[in-house]
Formats: sequence, C-alpha cells, structure tokens
Amino acid sequence: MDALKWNPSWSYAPGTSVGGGPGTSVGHSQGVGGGASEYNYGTTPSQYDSDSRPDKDSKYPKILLMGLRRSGKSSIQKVVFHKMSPNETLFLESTSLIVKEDIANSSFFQFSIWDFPGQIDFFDSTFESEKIFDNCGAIIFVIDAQDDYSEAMATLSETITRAHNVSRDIKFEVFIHKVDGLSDDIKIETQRDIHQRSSDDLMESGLEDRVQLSFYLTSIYDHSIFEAFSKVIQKLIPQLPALEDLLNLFVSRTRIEKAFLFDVGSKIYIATDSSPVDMQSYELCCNMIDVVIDVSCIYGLSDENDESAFDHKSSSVIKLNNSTTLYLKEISRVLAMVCIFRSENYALPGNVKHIFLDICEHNDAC
Ligand SMILES: Nc1nc2c(ncn2[C@@H]2O[C@H](COP(=O)(O)OP(=O)(O)OP(=O)(O)O)[C@@H](O)[C@H]2O)c(=O)[nH]1
Repeated sequence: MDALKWNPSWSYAPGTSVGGGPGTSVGHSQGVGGGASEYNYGTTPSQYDSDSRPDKDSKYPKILLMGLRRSGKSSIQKVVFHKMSPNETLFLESTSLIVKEDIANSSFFQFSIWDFPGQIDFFDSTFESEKIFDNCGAIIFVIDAQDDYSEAMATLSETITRAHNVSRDIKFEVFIHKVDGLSDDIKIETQRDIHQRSSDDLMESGLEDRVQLSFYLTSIYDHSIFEAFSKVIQKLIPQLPALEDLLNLFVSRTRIEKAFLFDVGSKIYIATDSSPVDMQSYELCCNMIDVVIDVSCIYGLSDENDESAFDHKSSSVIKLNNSTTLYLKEISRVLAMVCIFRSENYALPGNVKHIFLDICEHNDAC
C-alpha cells in the first residue's frame, strides 16, 4: 500500500506516526496547523520564562493529558491520533518532557494536546500553574485501573484544586484506563470506588458544587478510548448544539436510525443525533471508515496522481445480515457522515450529503 497517498492532513504530527494501515504516515507529512514539539518541564526553568516557548502562539484550547507514570497517557495519544497499534505502545518510552501537539484539522476540530510526564511535582518552583492551565479546555486525568490508584487519586485531587484556581471553565475528564484486563464486575466496582473517592476529595477541598467530574472506562485495545475522546472533544466544540440540531433534522428527513459526523483521520465523532449511542454501532461505523480508506488506498488511486484516498467521490454502502445497512458519505476533506439504516428503509440516499449540506446552508451553524 502506498502510504504516501494518504491525505497528509490526517496525520497530526511531523514524522511521528507509527503503525500499519493506510494511516501510516511516512516522512514529514504535517497536518493542517499540526506539529508536535517538546520542551523541557522542570529541568530548565528558564524555558518557561523565555519568549521562545513553543506554546506562546498556540491559539487553540489545550487538552492536558495528566496522570501518574505509565498510566497510559502517551499510548492514548498515539493510538487515537497517530494510528499506532495498541501492541506497539508496549515499546513507548517514558515521557520526560511535555509533548505539545496542535491538532487543527477542521473548523470543528482545533485544539492543542499536551502530554505530560508522569512525575509532575506541583510544588516544584518551575511548575507555573498559571501558564500551564491558562486557556485549558479540558484536563484528561488517566488512572491505571489495573494498579493501586491511591496515589493517583491524591494527584487528581491536587490537580483539580490547582487547575480550578487558575480557570473555572476547565472540564475535568477522568479516564479509568486499562480496563481491558478487568471483569465487568470489577470494572463497575472500580468506577464506583473512584467516583466515591473523588467526590469525598472534592468535598474535602470545598469544590463539590463547583467542579464536575466525568468518568469513562477506557482501553486502547477497543473502541472505548475513541468514544471517550469523542465525548471530551465534543464538549470543546462551540457549534455542537447547532450541529446536533442539524443532525436531528437530517435524521428526521431521511428515515435514518443514527447519524454520526466523523473526523475521518482519528475516527472521533464530532457530533451525532440525539438518539442514544450504543458502542456496537459506533464500532461498526469506525470499522466502516477503516474499510473504505483501506479499499480506496488499494484500488482507488492511480499511480500518476498524488491525490488523497478520501475525496468527494468517497461513499460506500455495507449491508449487514441483521437487516442493517451502513452508508458512508464524504462531507469534506476530513469529515464523513456515517449513517445507520434499517435495511427496509434504505433507498439509495445518493443525496445524503446534499440533504445535509442543504440543511446546513439554511442554518448559520456550519
Ligand atoms: N492493558 C493495557 N495496557 C495499556 C493501555 N494503555 C497503555 N497501556 C500500557 O501501559 C504502559 C505505559 O504506557 P505509556 O503510554 O507509556 O504511559 P504514560 O502515562 O505516557 O507514561 P509516562 O510517560 O511515564 O508518564 C505501556 O506498556 C502501554 O502498552 C491499555 O488500555 N491497556
């Protein structure tokens, strides 16, 4: 497979993508507005004072990935945004610097992800809370559910207090991570316990009415990490309510059961209609995106041109043997609509994109 044909805007950092599949980024492809940079935390304090700090000009809201060492922060970032296969994360080295990466793929999808080293010391004089938490949209705090999480709970509580002091608008998202190794009963019990302990901690610090935590059970070995990230990102999309209204209107006009608007590169869904999301449907839609991109890369490109495998001609229909039909249609260079129909209601919706864009046109949201 000629990975160079992959749309460069889908790999978010220069030359850092690893792993198989059509998303493998080769060379120094760089995303729109993308680029990863590293700078030292703690060891060279002057870097915080210097005007040359790489984050100085980043205008995007930050998403901070925080948590103890080896909790899985870098793995999450690599799997979601660089198509690294979960098994390859076994070879990731511990992060010793803050790794900052701008992700600005579409007008809905603009933020800056900061992957923190695990050994943060809030009492270190070089840790500048104001600068770190300023313009922060969300903190994703990763807890290794396979390990003793007492220390992680203490760090979470400290992180919340520090961050909340700087900004009241930060969203706190707790990923109870690595749940692939746990039975369903243990997962539920772990979530209950972490929820309880963090509520107690919030109460102790007097923040129980001011801070709201969201909890997600996640693993890089299934789609839970993509779903959780989707929900985090959606909270940072100002146009989300308008997009959801559009999707509701769209669904009501087309007899579609469920419609997702996807960022194709990461398989994060930017919005969906108001009917409940079930994990299986989401997984099916993600798999469909993979199939469409794989097949397009193999059969859809000629050797002469250097076009993307995903373009205005991209669409696909997959009929399943359980009376469900999936339909994917390109919406823009980086966005796809994936719809789920009951097969009996499916009448080739060649104009799905047009109906959607037509609805958008009559609304200011898009
Ligand atoms: N079972 C399981 N292992 C995971 C999961 N996510 C990450 N890991 C493993 O956890 C280990 C640590 O992952 P990292 O991503 O390096 O952790 P980190 O939080 O970035 O670590 P530091 O850089 O030291 O702060 C690796 O061996 C990963 O393969 C998961 O969902 N399930």
